[in-house]
Parts: sequence; structure tokens; C-alpha cells
Amino acid sequence: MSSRQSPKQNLQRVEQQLKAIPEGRPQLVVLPEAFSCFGAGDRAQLAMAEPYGDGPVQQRLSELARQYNVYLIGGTLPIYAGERFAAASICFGPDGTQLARYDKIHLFDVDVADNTKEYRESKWTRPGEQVVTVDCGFAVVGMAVCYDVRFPEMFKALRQAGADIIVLPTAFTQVTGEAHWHTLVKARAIEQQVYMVAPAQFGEHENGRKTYGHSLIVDPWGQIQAEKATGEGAISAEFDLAKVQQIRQQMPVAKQTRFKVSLTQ
Ligand SMILES: NC(=O)CC(=O)C(=O)O
Repeated sequence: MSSRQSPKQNLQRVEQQLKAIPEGRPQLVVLPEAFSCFGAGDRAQLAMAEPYGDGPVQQRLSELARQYNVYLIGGTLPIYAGERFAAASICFGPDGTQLARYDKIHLFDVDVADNTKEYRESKWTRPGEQVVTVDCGFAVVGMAVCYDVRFPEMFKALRQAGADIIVLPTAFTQVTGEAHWHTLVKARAIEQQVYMVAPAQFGEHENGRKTYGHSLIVDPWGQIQAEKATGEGAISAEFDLAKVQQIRQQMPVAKQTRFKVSLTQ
């Protein structure tokens, strides 16, 4: 997506894309980070933050999950958390119920050589404290967001919690995306032997910020199954549990780790 400031407009785009998904209804649909509002400014996002479990964006996502009979993960939306908001990723089941909420743990407090220069996400966003998985029936799905991809220990924790797929709604900057995006997403898939489903924000937004795009689905062998190289739109790929199991059996890295080994000089 190339989300605008208006949640109404962005939700209309989500519905258009759900309608446009070709043959073979997917079981899981994941929207990018900040899908409902991008570029409005942090103060405006705080003002539009919804209480968890209530509010127009969550209500619409619930309706869409039911209407299209999918597990639907709303990448992130601002959820009321006092003086700051939580960048929450929320999973709805096909019956429209809210199944899980993950609040972005690692916040993007970074200097980047672009026209924004300083990103200080923690000024307005309250970080999450818990890793979250959700059982979607056909797979256990681990939830992560954007900058989390740079913290491999979190992905290990998700795998240990049973994840077969890890979703990564994203709004990578153009500059950091060009340099690191594909490598990071593939690395997390290979290390944890999981599918990575990483929908991204794309293009120039109303505040002048540029995001990298390149939504990706990567299999547990690190092969790209689908990529949106440019523009808006949906990509999809099949989830093959047998492939996950085969790779984990043939290369059982999770059992072979010697990380606890003590080093002597
Ligand atoms: N925008 C982010 O949260 C992360 C990002 O752009 C990066 O890690 O690079």
C-alpha cells in the first residue's frame, strides 16, 4: 500500500485489493505497517488512536475478515495507550473476532540520510513488551513489525513459541530498504526456518516521506515466493507445511545450537 492520511480512504483501498484477489481465496491476509494512516503526524495519530477492541478501523477490519472469510492482520494501527499510542498489529479471525494483538517492540529511533533525517518513534509510541503468536488453524503465526526484523533474538523466540509463519508489516525507509530489506527478510526466514510474510508501504507519502515497498513472501529456504517490485497491490503464495517440516528435519539448527557453550581464552 501507499497509505494516505485518511483511514477511510485507506480502508477503501484495502477492500478494493481484497476484492481483486484472483482465484483461490487466501486464508491469511496481512496489511502493511500504518496501513490505516500514514503521514498525518504523530499528534494526529494520537488523536485518532482507538481503544483496543473498539473503534471504526477495528470494526471495519472485523467486517472485512468476516466478509472475505480470512484471517486478517491489520499491519499496525494506533491504539490508545495513555500519553502515547501503541503501534498495534491486530489479527481478526474469519468470524470477525479479534484473536491477537501485538504491539511493536523495537521502535525506530534512528538517524537516516534522507529528507526526514531523524526518526524518533518512541516519542509518541509506547513500545510493546511481549512476543505474540496466534494460531490460525493451518499454521501458528508469529507477529513482528518492521524494525523488529533487525533483532534476530525476537524471531528465535517466535520460532520457539511455535511459529511456522512470521508476519512483518513494514514501512521501511527508501534508503534503509535499498540497503538491507531483502537480506534481512531472507536471513530471518533461513535462520528460523519459517515463512516470512512482509507487506510493505511504498512510494512517497503526504508528509514527503519515502518508503521502499517490495512486499515479500519468502519461504523457509530463503527463496522469494512473491514480490511486489513496484506500485500497490496484493501478492500471494502457498504455505507448504511439509516443506517447513522437511527443512527443519534435514537441517535441525534449532536443536543443534551451542549458544550456551562457554568460551575460554
Ligand atoms: N521504519 C522502520 O521501522 C524500520 C526501518 O525503516 C529500518 O529498519 O530500516
